[in-house]
Amino acid sequence: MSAATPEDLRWLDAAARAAEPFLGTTADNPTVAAFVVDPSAGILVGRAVTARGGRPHAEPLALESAGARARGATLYVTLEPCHHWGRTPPCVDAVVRAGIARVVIGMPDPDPRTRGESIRRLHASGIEVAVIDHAPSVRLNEGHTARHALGRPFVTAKLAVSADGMIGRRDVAKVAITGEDARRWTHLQRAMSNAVLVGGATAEIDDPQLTVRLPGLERRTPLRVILAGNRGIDKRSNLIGGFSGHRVAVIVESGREMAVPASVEVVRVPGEDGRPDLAETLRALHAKGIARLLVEPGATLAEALLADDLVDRFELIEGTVTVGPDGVPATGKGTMDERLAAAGFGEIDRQRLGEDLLRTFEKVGKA
Ligand SMILES: NC(=O)C1=CN([C@@H]2O[C@H](COP(=O)(O)OP(=O)(O)OC[C@H]3O[C@@H](n4cnc5c(N)ncnc54)[C@H](OP(=O)(O)O)[C@@H]3O)[C@@H](O)[C@H]2O)C=CC1
Ligand SMILES: Nc1c(N[C@@H]2O[C@H](COP(=O)(O)O)[C@@H](O)[C@H]2O)[nH]c(=O)[nH]c1=O
Ligand SMILES: [Zn+2]
Repeated sequence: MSAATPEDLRWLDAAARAAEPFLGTTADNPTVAAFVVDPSAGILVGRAVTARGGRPHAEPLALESAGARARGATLYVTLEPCHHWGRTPPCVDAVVRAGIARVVIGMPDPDPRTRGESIRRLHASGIEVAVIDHAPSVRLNEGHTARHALGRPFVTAKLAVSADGMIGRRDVAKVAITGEDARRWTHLQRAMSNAVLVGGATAEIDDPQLTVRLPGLERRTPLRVILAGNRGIDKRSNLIGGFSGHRVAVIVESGREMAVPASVEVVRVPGEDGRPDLAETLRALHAKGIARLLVEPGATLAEALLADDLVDRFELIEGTVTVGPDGVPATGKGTMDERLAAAGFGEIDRQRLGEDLLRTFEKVGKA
């Protein structure tokens, strides 16, 4: 195994940055970037990201774009090349065939069909290999990793909270808590997810569209999912009765009747007292190939997910407005900071979104 140099890290960082905007476009396949670099000249001679829909994979596309210049070059790839014959031939074969001299890998592939086999294969073929525990690659692959390690999508919950700790006003739709930059950021997160989920109460009270309304990115709207409980679903809502042309699914407890228009998919999962079980809900979404799930919960769904330890990242957007005494509190268990700390989360990042503050929380001491 060869050691990685600072130059290697720069190329791998650049590869990860190139792949990030395509998160959410590769269906059930991880979004991988492959850079082919001429090491003596220090120039990029070929590059690609996993194609829309997940195939072809990144490596054959990057090698094709490099052509003859791939011989003797270094390949930077954010995930170990695949070893199996799936819907495409093994990428590792293409790498060997192209005459690549050195491969720098962002992380091993957790898919059991590969899981280190390609690293061994590359070694055995006389190719120098460096495997880096590369944080941007690990982050890029977090949906893929969750699918294999946990049998569920990577779950990001996003909640907007007012200066006085409220998420809305009782029975009032769409209370403005955060501003335009936060709205755009949220739509970008939707675009980079495979599905976006809300609870039935939010679907009815807020009547959201859950689309990506950013110029040029409208078609990146992911699968929109309503978690229906006893309240049922409102057939006149935007999600059920609207004509956006984007897919909608409703998750319901197995035994329940649910009459919806033919355009809406009904997914039945086991549950209790009229509510689908949350772990079963995530398993069902995993079975549909969802790797990255964005949840836009109200207080009830946020609490239920935290209580069941089903959140991987919590994005808290703090607004500057004050809602007042008729507001709906974000949590019934102290402040959001206290609730997140009790669930084992710590703040890992913060950034301004216009007037608002985005605070990112992840599990402390996560492996
Ligand atoms: N500021 C923000 O970021 C956001 C604010 N909101 C606000 O939050 C309020 C609505 O949120 P809230 O009332 O908390 O409800 P939520 O929409 O967050 O979640 C509860 C809904 O999900 C259903 N559900 C189905 N299965 C489950 C389960 N296993 N566990 C928990 N819930 C389940 C519930 O069913 P049942 O019918 O059986 O109760 C209920 O309809 C509105 O005022 C809205 O404006 C909403 C989203 C974001
Ligand atoms: N996207 C991607 C990889 N994805 C790997 O391939 C698996 C899917 O295989 P298939 O069904 O044949 O497309 C997936 O689980 C993951 O292990 N591999 C790569 O070499 N490069 C890529 O760009
Ligand atoms: Zn491959």
